[in-house]
Amino acid sequence: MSLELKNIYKIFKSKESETIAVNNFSLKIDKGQFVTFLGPSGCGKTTTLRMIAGFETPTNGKIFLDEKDITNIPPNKRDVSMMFQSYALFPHMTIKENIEFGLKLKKLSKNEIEEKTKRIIQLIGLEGMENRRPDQISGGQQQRVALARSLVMEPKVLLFDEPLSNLDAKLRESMRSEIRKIQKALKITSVYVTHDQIEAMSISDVIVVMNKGKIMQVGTPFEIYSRPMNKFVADFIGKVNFIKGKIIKKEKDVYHVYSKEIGKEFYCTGSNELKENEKVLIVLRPESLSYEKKENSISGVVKKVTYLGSYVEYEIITGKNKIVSCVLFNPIENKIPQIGENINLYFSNIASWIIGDE
Ligand SMILES: Nc1ncnc2c1ncn2[C@@H]1O[C@H](COP(=O)(O)OP(=O)(O)OP(=O)(O)O)[C@@H](O)[C@H]1O
Repeated sequence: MSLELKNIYKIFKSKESETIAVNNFSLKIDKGQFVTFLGPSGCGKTTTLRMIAGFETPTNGKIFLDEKDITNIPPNKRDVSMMFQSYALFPHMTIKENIEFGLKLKKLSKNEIEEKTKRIIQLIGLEGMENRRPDQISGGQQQRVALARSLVMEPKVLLFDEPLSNLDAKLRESMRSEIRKIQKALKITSVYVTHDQIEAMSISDVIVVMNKGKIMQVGTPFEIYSRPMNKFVADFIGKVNFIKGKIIKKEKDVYHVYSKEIGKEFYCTGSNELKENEKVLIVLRPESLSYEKKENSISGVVKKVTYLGSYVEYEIITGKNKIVSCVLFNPIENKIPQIGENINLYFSNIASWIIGDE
């Protein structure tokens, strides 16, 4: 099922204040796609998700499921299922009873309930635990039961509200890939809310970066990380150096950018909309810099070294006291430059990306 949100606004009003939680949000999600809403706390992710589920009504705008307007349809009539942060299983029921619960409400036949529950229990790898109660299984297993409980209803759209935030790091990682595997196998259109960028990068077909109720960018994980459209997106995802510059000229796909703060010209890639003389920011990820000779070089003095085993983080002072962060992988002990040493680092034009300097 495809899902479309058209010009959605949500304004919470009270006597004292008015909060624009979601501000003109439009998005089309194709059938079977896994889309993640990512953004800082309070940016409107959960409110948008709750409007898709039907727990909140948009102040303005419309929501379509396969082109059918569902904006005013109650949650239980939407074919949409939501998995919450606190998975709240019924404590007095067995795993099997928990999973069957929704099907019983739907008044399916006994045979159908039996067959669907069995299939889901197999799919999610909970065989042998059917008769235990939630307090007799681990947190990760409880999370799987919650997923099974949603999946057994065969929803057309599955919504996730930070479902893994109560789990430890290792369990989160394995649940993440499990959710993705099952979602792909069943081709369920899914919307996932998180403020964890690694989680968003690893699980999504498409990431929607939000800030203050607005969409800042929609793109694949690669586009969001390597081709950000603005400073907010570049800054929110991963570590980044912003180098101020001005476009001198464009030659084929390469921009020549002069940076006063470094005192050099660089060759960079950027979106087509940028013009000569425009002030820009070079978005340079710390891991894009290396010892290997490429077209752009930055030389400076090492200010800080942090050895982290598989990689080393550096801070380098270059140009007019500009600090540039850099990460070098697979460090060899006697080759790690120390504080005060001069260092030359390089990056290729495609490893950088320029954006307008707002
Ligand atoms: N029922 C409500 N009444 C009033 N304001 C609300 C209500 N629900 C949410 N808000 C406000 O709307 C804004 C968006 O909240 P929302 O919960 O959607 O953000 P979020 O991105 O999901 O944040 P978090 O990551 O912290 O869960 C916030 O400013 C929040 O305080």
